Amino acid sequence: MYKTVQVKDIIIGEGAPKICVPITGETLPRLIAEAEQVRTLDLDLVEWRVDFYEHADDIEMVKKTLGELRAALGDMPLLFTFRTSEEGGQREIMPADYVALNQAVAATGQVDLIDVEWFNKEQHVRELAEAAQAAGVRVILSNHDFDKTPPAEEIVSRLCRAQELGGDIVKIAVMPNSMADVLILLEATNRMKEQYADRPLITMSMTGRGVVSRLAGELFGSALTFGSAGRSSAPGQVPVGELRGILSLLHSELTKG
Ligand SMILES: O=C1C[C@@](O)(C(=O)O)C[C@@H](O)[C@@H]1O
Repeated sequence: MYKTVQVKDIIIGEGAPKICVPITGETLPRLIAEAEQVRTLDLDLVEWRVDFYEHADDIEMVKKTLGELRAALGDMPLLFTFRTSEEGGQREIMPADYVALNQAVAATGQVDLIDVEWFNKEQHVRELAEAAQAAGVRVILSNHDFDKTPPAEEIVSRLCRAQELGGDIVKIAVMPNSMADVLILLEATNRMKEQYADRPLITMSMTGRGVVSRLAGELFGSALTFGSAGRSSAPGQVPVGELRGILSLLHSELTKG
């Protein structure tokens, strides 16, 4: 049984893909300015990419800034992500600190979702996911390959593993080195959605080459797409102002049959 994920009044896994916009400020004033800007845009969720933040290694500072960010964002659904440099992010972190940071943030009740990297780090993932879920926070289990696109079987098997590990949503981002790689990602997404997915999945092929994967998620099975407002957090993100129109067009054509 496929189970959608409701975050506030957004239902992920139903209808057109939801739009998530990352904010990437290094300082509190930058973050607040970005929060105020994104509030004016047509989007569904905001992602705080805390690895860009200057005090990301200080849990107390992160919690304080999160409080201010939450106030600036109002009711908008918020995803908290520390992206490690191993998976394309801005900084390194010790596994124990990663778990402690995510656990502390989930316990504040001020985020709606957290992103947890699981690949090669399975040991603490279940524990972290369960603690977050017990605090009412949804968990995206994610994996990123910034060098290549693994074969479709491998992509599907990683997404299945992330389901087994207990994510509410499972995600993979891969790098295409050819258009054939983009097709591999789309094929894997479609196969996952049709045969194995019991919860929403998010997939993307990065850079301009992979852009179709950020637009056509509803056709192939990806439930959410990251759009940019200002600085993008990964290559290939489409400006958010243009995204909704494209997603809506594809949705209406698809539902016409
Ligand atoms: O994992 C993802 C997806 C992403 O890497 C992208 O390719 O859009 C952007 C990140 O901010 C986010 O955490």
